[in-house]
Amino acid sequence: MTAPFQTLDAFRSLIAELPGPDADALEAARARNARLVKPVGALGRMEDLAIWYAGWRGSEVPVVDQPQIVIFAATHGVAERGISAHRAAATREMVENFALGGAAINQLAQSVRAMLQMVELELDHPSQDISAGPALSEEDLLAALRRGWDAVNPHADLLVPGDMAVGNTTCAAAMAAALYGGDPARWVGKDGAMDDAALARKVELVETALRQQPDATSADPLKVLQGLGGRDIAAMTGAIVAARAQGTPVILDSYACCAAAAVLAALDPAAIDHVVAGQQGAEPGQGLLLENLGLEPLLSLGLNMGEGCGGALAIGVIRSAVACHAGMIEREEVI
Ligand SMILES: O=C(O)c1ccc[n+]([C@@H]2O[C@H](COP(=O)([O-])O)[C@@H](O)[C@H]2O)c1
Ligand SMILES: Cc1cc2nc[nH]c2cc1C
Repeated sequence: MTAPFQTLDAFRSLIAELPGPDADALEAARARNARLVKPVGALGRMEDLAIWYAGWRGSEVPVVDQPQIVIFAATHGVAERGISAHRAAATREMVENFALGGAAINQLAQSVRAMLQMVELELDHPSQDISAGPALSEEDLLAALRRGWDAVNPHADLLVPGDMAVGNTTCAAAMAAALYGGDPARWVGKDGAMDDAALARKVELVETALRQQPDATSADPLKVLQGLGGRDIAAMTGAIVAARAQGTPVILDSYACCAAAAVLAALDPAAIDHVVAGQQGAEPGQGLLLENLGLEPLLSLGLNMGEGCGGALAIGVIRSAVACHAGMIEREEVI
């Protein structure tokens, strides 16, 4: 679907007018759930998920048939600043792996029967180091939002926005600090293998970025995205909104993906009503971000990953919830 906005103001207006869930489908799904052969509430959050999914799909008894995972690959200026356990070149290497089918996400996509696409976002043009100035120009932000929107398959009935972009947990931490405040160090994590010196550099870089960019404050969430984010995070933001516009529920995955959702929630809390948190990963800031967004993760498997992996796993949970809702018989059918 081609992005229906040519300016950031048009993108803002679109967010103010997003469609809600189908009230009739929601009501019918709730009623059906109450009739199924089980004690009411016995399937816990699985019941809520099935009803939520039914509302967004506009059907009392929906199916999860064509889930889509999109990996947005981008390069970040901060990746050269010693704030990651990974070399900046790992982004390109992983892009090749995705294409060869050898990465974790390839296996997970296959095992949950999801479409998998990869979108390379100007890998030769890293976003600016956020401690030096805005990550993206307005033009680049708009272009990345549009790329994200265009990546969403019109037939997808569930979307996982994934990311491959060394350095993006630093950007996600800076965005979270700008949106929610508090000591920047609270938002910064070690991404597994980082040593203490790298962690200290990462905290300092986030502090410098927030000082250097007074414009990138929570007063304007799109300025937070432009100043402290990057192409992958902007593309995920566009994809989440595109999914909403076509009635496709979204599963959040990584810290960066949650930061994209946080930008939308700051613009309008209802803008992420079609979203669930697929997982809590190992980055403590991501858990904090989910708490601030009021989202309870479906899974907590200690992933330190990105790529859409946690979201992919959560497809199985939602598909199972929806399958119970559709396949179970109603009490009066019991003989
Ligand atoms: O979001 C997370 O929980 C997460 C934790 C560890 C690593 N990642 C992935 O690793 C990359 C970012 O890590 P870093 O340390 O370079 O900021 C990026 O490609 C993410 O998809 C993501
Ligand atoms: C270094 C590295 C970083 C990653 N980030 C997400 N997947 C990844 C895979 C590798 C190998």
